[in-house]
Amino acid sequence: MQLSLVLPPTPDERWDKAKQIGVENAVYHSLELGNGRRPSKYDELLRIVNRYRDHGIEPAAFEGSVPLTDTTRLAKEGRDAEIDEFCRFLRNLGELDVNVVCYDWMAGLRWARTSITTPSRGNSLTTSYSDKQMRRGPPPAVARSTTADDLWENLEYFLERVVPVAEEAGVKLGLHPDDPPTGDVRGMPRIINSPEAYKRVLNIVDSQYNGITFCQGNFSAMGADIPSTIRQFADRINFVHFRDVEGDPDSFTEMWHDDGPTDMAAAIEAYRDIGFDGPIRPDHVPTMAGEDNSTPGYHLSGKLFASGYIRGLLDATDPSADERSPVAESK
Ligand SMILES: O=C(O)[C@@H](O)[C@@H](O)[C@H](O)[C@H](O)CO
Repeated sequence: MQLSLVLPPTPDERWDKAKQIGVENAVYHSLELGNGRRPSKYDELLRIVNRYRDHGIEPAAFEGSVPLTDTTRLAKEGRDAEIDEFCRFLRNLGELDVNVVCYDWMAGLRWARTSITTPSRGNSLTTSYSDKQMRRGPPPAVARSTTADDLWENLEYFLERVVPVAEEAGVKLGLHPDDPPTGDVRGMPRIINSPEAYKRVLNIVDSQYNGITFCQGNFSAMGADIPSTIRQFADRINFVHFRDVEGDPDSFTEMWHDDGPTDMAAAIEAYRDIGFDGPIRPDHVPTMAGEDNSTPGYHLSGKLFASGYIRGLLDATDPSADERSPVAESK
């Protein structure tokens, strides 16, 4: 598995600290860390990719900040041009040997939380969601004219055109779950909110390139059993977001990686069993002392902690470890 971190597109101490803890893979996600750009042209991507590589960091995935907007999700005018651009983006990434792209089908509103200052361990800050509070706010304008069927139809249209190009380019797609995985957010329908929904997605085009970003926290909020769901989707998992929440889709709190309800070791064992060798990154870490909470879920200290935690679980479940272990040798 490629232990990865969302790192900004330009170098700063986060790049150095990632390398110091032995993480050598980056996820480009400029909507969270960076200038919010959605590059698609070869030369622009070349610069980003080379900047990481020149610093000894391998860009393992492009996520979120990809050239896909509500124009495509809601089939607005310009959709075909945007899909063409997305296809060019995939081809360009393929030329640059970047092999994973994470996208989502959340129209109208991106991932939503009602608090970004929920107190957690030692007064760290985490995020939480209350559907009751969320509903009291105004619905997005497009909510009235969009149905779940529309979203499915538009997703089918997109996948039928894009997956063959992804195959040719050698770039695996991972659809991120709707976050929160509810039926609607403020009246805006959401469709990627259950394991059944994923079965439907995977059947639209039956290809490993039409896969899943297994965002564990969302699957846990869905009430899915994490290890068996990982085994169920097996080789269709193309990217892992390692995180955990406590609660259900209507009311949940983001947890420290070692303190949530999910058996995280069993999850790692399941990824090993299915032979997953793609990128895995910690997601939604608590904000720690000294951090300004300007990028909730994406500050560095919690990510360093989570990376060490994941590394420990990876080492503890490494099938070749027995041979290396001094205890085994002395037996
Ligand atoms: O996990 C989440 O929902 C967020 O952190 C997003 O940044 C998400 O990764 C992207 O929107 C997926 O495209």
